[in-house]
Amino acid sequence: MAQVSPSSALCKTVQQLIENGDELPDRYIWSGPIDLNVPLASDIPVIDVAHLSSSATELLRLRSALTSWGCFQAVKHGIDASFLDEVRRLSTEFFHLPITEKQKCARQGDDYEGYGTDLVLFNNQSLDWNDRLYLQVAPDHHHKLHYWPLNPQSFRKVLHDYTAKLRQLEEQLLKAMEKSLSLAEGSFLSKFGDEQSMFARFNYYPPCSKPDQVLGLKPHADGSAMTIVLQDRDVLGLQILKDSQWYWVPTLPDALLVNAGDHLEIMSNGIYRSPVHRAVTNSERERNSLAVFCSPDPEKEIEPVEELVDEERPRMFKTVRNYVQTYFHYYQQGKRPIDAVRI
Ligand SMILES: O=C(O)CCC(=O)C(=O)O
Ligand SMILES: [Fe+2]
Repeated sequence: MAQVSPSSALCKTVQQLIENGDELPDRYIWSGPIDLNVPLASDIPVIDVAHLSSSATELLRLRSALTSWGCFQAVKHGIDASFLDEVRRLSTEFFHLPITEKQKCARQGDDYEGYGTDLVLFNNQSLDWNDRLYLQVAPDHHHKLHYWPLNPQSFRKVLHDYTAKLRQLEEQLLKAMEKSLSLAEGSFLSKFGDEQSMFARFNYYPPCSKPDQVLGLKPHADGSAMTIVLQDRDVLGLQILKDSQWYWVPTLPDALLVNAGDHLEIMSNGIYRSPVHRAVTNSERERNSLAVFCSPDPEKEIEPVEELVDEERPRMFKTVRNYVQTYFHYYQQGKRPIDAVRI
């Protein structure tokens, strides 16, 4: 596919297409089938985070979740349900502001951060039915505050507090993941470095007249180490692929969905899987989600932990560095970056 510079092809947001009453542009039509009539993944494990440090059973359940689905629903994660609702409310409020207001945070030049629509990197790439606000939230000195909304007024403060809470949760979960594989403490965490990054992606999926032909987000696995997703309270939209079958991911209003990302698959030498997932659209209802991608310092070298490599399970991945940077190029072509680093 011929590559284009992201800045040369900024298009109308999906919301603008709808407001203008435009015909659905062909570029949004997905080439493959989109099955909306798939089973509910009702057995994705619900993990009690508060018990992970003391309960061997809960650790086993975590291990089983990450080897089978590559994700779990985290409950008792230490974040109040009312605070989660506040984060959802501010996110919806932002996307409902007039376009002139949202454009104050618009992506500039060939930056990936800011408010905008799907990135156009290739001429024939199909587009996602998704407007988003993408912000680096950690480390603090990487904040590009000109992209951070001042409206709604409490947006910045709430995002800051939410990030701090997720950071604690991430650490707790990484420790539990190490333990669940009988690894020494720090086997994963020490690889992240002081400059470990977190990016927040506020996803807004307006209703779409052709949900059987248009995707909210193309199939992908996340390039992070783990992604913590605050799903819409009640609108289903996320599907996950397991053994070549798509499933709906249930919504549990007070839970956070934790997805393993490619870095975790690499560090665990393929024991934990970074699941392929996609977002579909809904003809009646809009949907919001907030995905926070937690990744190691991009300058750190990441590779399979030695203890997980042996004759029976030879090393499966090369050493990677700056992995997230190449991510979008693969994503927009419908390819998986992890396939490029497989041995
Ligand atoms: O909308 C969702 O629930 C998932 C979003 C997602 O997969 C992503 O932003 O990478
Ligand atoms: Fe994702």
